[in-house]
Amino acid sequence: MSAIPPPSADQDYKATLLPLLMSNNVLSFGTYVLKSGRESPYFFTSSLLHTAPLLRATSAAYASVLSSEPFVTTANGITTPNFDIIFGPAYKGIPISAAVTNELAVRDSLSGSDKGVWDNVSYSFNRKEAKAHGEGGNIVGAPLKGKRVVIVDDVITAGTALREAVGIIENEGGIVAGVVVLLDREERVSDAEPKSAVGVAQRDLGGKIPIRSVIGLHDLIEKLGDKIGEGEVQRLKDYRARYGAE
Ligand SMILES: O=P(O)(O)OC[C@H]1O[C@H](OP(=O)(O)OP(=O)(O)O)[C@H](O)[C@@H]1O
Ligand SMILES: O=C(O)c1cc(=O)[nH]c(=O)[nH]1
Repeated sequence: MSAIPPPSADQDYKATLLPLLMSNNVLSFGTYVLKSGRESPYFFTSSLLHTAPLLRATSAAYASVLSSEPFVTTANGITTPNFDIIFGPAYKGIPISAAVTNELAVRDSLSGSDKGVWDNVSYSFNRKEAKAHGEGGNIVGAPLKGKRVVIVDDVITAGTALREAVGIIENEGGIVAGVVVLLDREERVSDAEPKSAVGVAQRDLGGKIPIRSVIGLHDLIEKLGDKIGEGEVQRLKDYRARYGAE
């Protein structure tokens, strides 16, 4: 475990986040089998983001994206979120949704510009198995009906988790208003679909919904040469040549 710096400023969150993720093995290099069945030379293990400093550092990155246009509109010095709910797909999206909802409000109050702009933003997530007793259902947190919902997740590969999340939100009567992931693996969806999952989602959601990632596979290839060595970078390039999106 390495020392963890405090959440970084907006401008450099990407530069500080990559080494932090690597030194805590959240981002690791080896041979891993993905949900899609592909064999990958790297893996992002967001379940290791279980300490407060790591959670804050990553939440700060999501919050930087979510507090910028087009996720907000700023007019006459007043910022207004263009969404009502931060939705984290089960399981690994769950802590992200709660941490980011908190982070947005906390950093606003720390910066002295607390105008309560985030007070009406809630989090919500799904259960993987519907609950048949008590309050029932499969949504925990804010009800989605009629609300503008931003999806937050750790990783996007083939987009299966994103498609499921969109289905859940629409089924509950919510309106998908955007997507933010920490890592876009920038892979083709399938042999038959050369677009990336983000590209397909952009197309399927009508092209007007903001979909953003903090880090992409290209960042690993461009920025990690001196940390992981040329051999590992070459494995990433080979993987991209085989599975990369068009
Ligand atoms: O774009 P995709 O091909 O769907 O792959 C990425 C998704 O897969 C993983 O979650 P998983 O579905 O394994 O569920 P979990 O959060 O319960 O671990 C990961 O956390 C992403 O949500
Ligand atoms: O595609 C996946 O299954 C996947 C990739 C990755 O880097 N991390 C993860 O949790 N899942």
